[in-house]
Parts: sequence; structure tokens; C-alpha cells
Amino acid sequence: MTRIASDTMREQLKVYFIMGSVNCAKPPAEVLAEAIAGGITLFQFREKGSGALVGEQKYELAKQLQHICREHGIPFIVNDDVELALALDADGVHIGQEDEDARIVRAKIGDKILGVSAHNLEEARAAMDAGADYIGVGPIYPTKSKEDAKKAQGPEIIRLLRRHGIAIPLVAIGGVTADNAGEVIAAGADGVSVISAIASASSPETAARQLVRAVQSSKKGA
Ligand SMILES: C=C1C=NC(C(F)(F)F)=NC1=N
Ligand SMILES: [Mg+2]
Repeated sequence: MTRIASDTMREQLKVYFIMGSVNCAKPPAEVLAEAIAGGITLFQFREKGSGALVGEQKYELAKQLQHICREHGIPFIVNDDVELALALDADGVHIGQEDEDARIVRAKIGDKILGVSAHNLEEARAAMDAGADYIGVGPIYPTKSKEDAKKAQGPEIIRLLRRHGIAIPLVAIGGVTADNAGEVIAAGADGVSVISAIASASSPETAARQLVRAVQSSKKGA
């Protein structure tokens, strides 16, 4: 296996749904199936926060959601838990600044997809040097989905990174909705990642479809 090509990574980052059981108003498997029907391009299993599953229950839910992704050809990424990602033979992992060092994770996962969170130019450069395939930049807008989120920076942080030559595939995260996704793409993001915009929607399928349309129309306009 070889590392994912940047252009393929950019395509996959377009509408990146992230969720765990605590984010879902309906059973997670139902929410994921609807989100896939609505056109999401990538999925991250992020079982975190108060009430999150652990151990066997977490493993079983991950397996169930990975199966749904495999049925529809959607890559399955695991947040934080590198051991779980390896046990499931997931398509990749996403780690934050407070998780295991990106170089160590890269050595453990081989050519699987490696995503790293970055909040500023220094962290973005370090992620690239460590072999990340994409970076998650945010929070762009205020978010309710992450208990310890940093201060929202607006789309300006994306423009700043691109201006300083950060050309790596980049997904924007934090308070992104169909209404503000366009300005995030216009600022230079390859895609948007969302939790509550889809997970807590009455129709995750409609919510996903609206995000896909917002991203596509902004890219056409670019
Ligand atoms: C904290 C996070 C930041 N960014 C991302 C992603 F969108 F995947 F890049 N995922 C996370 N879990
Ligand atoms: Mg983390």
C-alpha cells in the first residue's frame, strides 16, 4: 500500500462527518447511513465527551459504523485511539496536539491516512514535517461539540496558512454549517468537517446534502 495522493485526500475532505454516540439524537448507525445517503465523503469515529462508550461497547459501535462505511466506499477514520484503529484495520487516524506524537503514530500506522489538528502556523508546519496527510484547522466558529475547544479564529486562519505556503490538504472544523461553509472554502480549505450540523439534525441526510451543495457551489465559484 502507498500513502494517499494529495488530490485524492482533498476530494475525500470535502464533507467530512465526525461523530460518536454522544452526538447523535438517533441511533448512530441510522445517523451515519443517512449522512452517507446525503453525500458525505469521509467519516471519523470520535467517541469522546461525557457519556462516551468505552471498552467492548466502544469497539462494537466502531465495528458497526466501519461496516456501514465499507458498504458505501466511505473511508473510516478513528479519532485519538490508534490501537483501536489498528485493531479494526481502519483507513486512518486523527490525532490532536495533546495526543501521541505524530511521528510515532505515523510509524505505527504505516501508509494509513494520518490527520493532525493544527491551530496555528507552527503546528501546521510540524504536522506536515511529521508526515500528516491532512490537517484539521479550527475552531473556525464557536462550537458546542468540543468541551475544551480553543477560541474561534474565523476563516482568516485558513487564509494565513495558505499565504505562508501551507499547501497540504486542509479541512476546516468548528461551528461549520451550510450557511458558512462557502466562506471557509473560499478562504482556501479543501473541505469542511462537522459534528452537530449533521449528527443533531432532524434529517442528517438533508443536512449532509445541503453541506455538499454549499461546498460544491463555493468551489465552482472559486
Ligand atoms: C479535534 C479535531 C480537529 N479536526 C478534525 C478533522 F476535521 F478531522 F480534521 N478532527 C478532530 N477530531
Ligand atoms: Mg484528540
